[in-house]
Amino acid sequence: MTNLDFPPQYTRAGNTTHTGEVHAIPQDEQFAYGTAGFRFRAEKLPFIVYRCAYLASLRARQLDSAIGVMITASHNPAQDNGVKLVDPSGDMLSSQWEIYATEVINASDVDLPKVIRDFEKNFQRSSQSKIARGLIHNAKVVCGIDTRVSGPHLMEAARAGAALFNVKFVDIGVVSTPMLHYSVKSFNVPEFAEATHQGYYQAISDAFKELYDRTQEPDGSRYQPELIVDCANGVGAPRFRELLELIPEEKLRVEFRNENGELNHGCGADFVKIAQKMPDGFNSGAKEPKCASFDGDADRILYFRAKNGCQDGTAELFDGDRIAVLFAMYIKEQLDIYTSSKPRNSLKMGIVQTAYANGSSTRFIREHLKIEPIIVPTGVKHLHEAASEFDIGVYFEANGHGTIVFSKHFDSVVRR
Ligand SMILES: CC(=O)N[C@H]1[C@@H](OP(=O)(O)O)O[C@H](CO)[C@@H](O)[C@@H]1O
Repeated sequence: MTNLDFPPQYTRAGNTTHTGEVHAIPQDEQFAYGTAGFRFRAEKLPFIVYRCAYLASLRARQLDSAIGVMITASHNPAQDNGVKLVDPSGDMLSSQWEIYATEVINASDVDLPKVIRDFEKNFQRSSQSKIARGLIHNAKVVCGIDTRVSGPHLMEAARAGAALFNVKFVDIGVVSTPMLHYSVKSFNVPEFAEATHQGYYQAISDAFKELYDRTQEPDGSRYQPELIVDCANGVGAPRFRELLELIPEEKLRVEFRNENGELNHGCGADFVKIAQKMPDGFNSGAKEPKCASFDGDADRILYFRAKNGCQDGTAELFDGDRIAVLFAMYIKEQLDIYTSSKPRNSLKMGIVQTAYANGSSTRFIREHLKIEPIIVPTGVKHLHEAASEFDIGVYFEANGHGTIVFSKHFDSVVRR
């Protein structure tokens, strides 16, 4: 086995920050891979990112696939950072590997070589593993960062971690968390989308234009293309600007706010949700068009506007609960039309929420849509997992994380 040579700046003892200071991490400081990976003050992260990238390289070799490493602390203040791993399908890391991640991070500098040798040996032995069968052609670690100053330094820590076993490293630069998830899947399933920023913009803008065309109403649409976006001073601004180049102005006209100030400070989806206030840079009194807010890594969105008659900056929210209900109503209507024409092709729709969901939304779903919502603990992975049990799984947290997932069965039945 390769001689394990750990760069001192990525050990617990020599952990070196983006400002060049040594910030040693004592052995009794233990960490756990949480719902959003590891997330702390940025000073703690160089050795954590290095070890996570090593683990990503092992997972990549085990499955002969691209594995993602996203370096972000999302809605947290600018001084924090974090790291999370993404599986080949573009979904969150499997829970068994979260345990491996915790074990690797918590090892002492002295024990780390043995911990890594044991992992390597176990995966060499497993006949399920592509490492064991010598089939490693597509293994790579795909890494993205958000806009934090500590990001580029942590990207280098990830590059070094992937290099421990000479696994290819792909730096995709400053991206939103959804872009990293999308890229990982695109590397593994080339027919899904081209694995470049442009490939992502193309896929999303094509979908938007198709939706726009399909939802035009004969008597004229009520849709208004004007939107003001609060970018939380994060990654949403530069990446959304690029995406917009592919969407004609008559379909979407965006005015950007909070592009270059302090990350997540007085703005962003978490601020708007918690304070129920208009973010910095928005006029509380004026009648503005639709407003939306991203968080720092643009993986959640909320809509809002100034509350009628309030001059004190109170915002009226169109949050994740309302977004879920709106999607669910539309899809249920389509599904009912479809089922009445093809009664034998039954498709099951589910709606997943957390305990933080507004009770009225839960009641509406139960009483008007006649669907019993599934309630799971906070954390995107819990919602995603539960929603994936259905042919159409609508999931949203009240704070704006969420999406809709479709099963393979849905694809095959509807395409047919
Ligand atoms: C990927 C993930 O699980 N993110 C978590 C995490 O959000 P971030 O936007 O990633 O900071 O914390 C939220 C609670 O504050 C929780 O609602 C959410 O599910």
